[in-house]
Amino acid sequence: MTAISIRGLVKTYGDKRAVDELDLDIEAGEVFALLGPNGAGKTTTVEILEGFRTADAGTVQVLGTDPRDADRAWRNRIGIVLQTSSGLDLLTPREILSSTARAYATPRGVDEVLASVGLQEKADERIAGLSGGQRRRLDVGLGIVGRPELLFLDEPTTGFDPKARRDFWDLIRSLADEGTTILLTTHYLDEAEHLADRVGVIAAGRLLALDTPANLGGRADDEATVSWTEDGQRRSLVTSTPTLEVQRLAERFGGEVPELAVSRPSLEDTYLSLIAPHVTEHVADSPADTTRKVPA
Ligand SMILES: Nc1ncnc2c1ncn2[C@@H]1O[C@H](COP(=O)(O)OP(=O)(O)OP(=O)(O)O)[C@@H](O)[C@H]1O
Repeated sequence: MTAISIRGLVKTYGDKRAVDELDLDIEAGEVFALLGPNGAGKTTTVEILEGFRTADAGTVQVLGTDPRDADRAWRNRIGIVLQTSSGLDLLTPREILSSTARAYATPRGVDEVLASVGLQEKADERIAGLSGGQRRRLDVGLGIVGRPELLFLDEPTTGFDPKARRDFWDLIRSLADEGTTILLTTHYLDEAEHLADRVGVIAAGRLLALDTPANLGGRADDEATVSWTEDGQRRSLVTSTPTLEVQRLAERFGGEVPELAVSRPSLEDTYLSLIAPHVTEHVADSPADTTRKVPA
């Protein structure tokens, strides 16, 4: 079943096309990460899907409904974590979660949600006293308390410390295991790689690439770089047969190859080369002097 279907979506602000003929399907149960540079059109797209903005052209179906016609029943089936959250400084996390939970037919328990987002110790303190990362965790808690079928997460882990990010990733994986469809936007490539079944890269409102993190932009077929240290110098070569090269090196060294490393382009490398033509600030990395190409 398709959870989200986007066809020919266009959104224009003045003379700027923020979303430009976008087509995309997201399957039920999928964790999908939408990637793209600042201003790519991610938030505009997601907010059209959430029913907060209206499209200028194209069609959008979210859980089988056009968000423009959405009613209360539809809204109860989705959870939303926006990029910025609102005040409510005088309430406590427990109070806001409890009152939000009451709006849903089958909410999660408030204590369960507090534990999931690691806010048990802050449950009864005023929100005004929470750190930025703790507020963000509360936003995530508010997004999941209604037990949504479809969860939208717009840059959910901005401001999280590394431990909180890992905990959040575990939470998202467990929601996905329960069958929740998740659409997230993120600037953290490791987050997309860790969480997403598929990623879509957009720039200037257009889809540049759509694949699993492992295959994005033909990554899986990219050549590997074999590096080692020899005569006090770091050396490397790029090859499509790294195992063979490592064998040759091992024979030449008669055993251990000093500081041997084999690497392939990271998701971030692939992402940066995909968006490079669409961003002005991007500076390409220059290859190391000792890198040479080995014929396959
Ligand atoms: N309400 C608005 N009025 C005018 N222009 C807007 C509005 N919202 C977004 N834009 C413009 O539309 C383009 C896409 O913005 P959007 O917020 O969707 O990008 P994004 O991919 O979410 O960026 P970021 O990663 O910075 O959050 C940008 O050029 C932005 O300046």
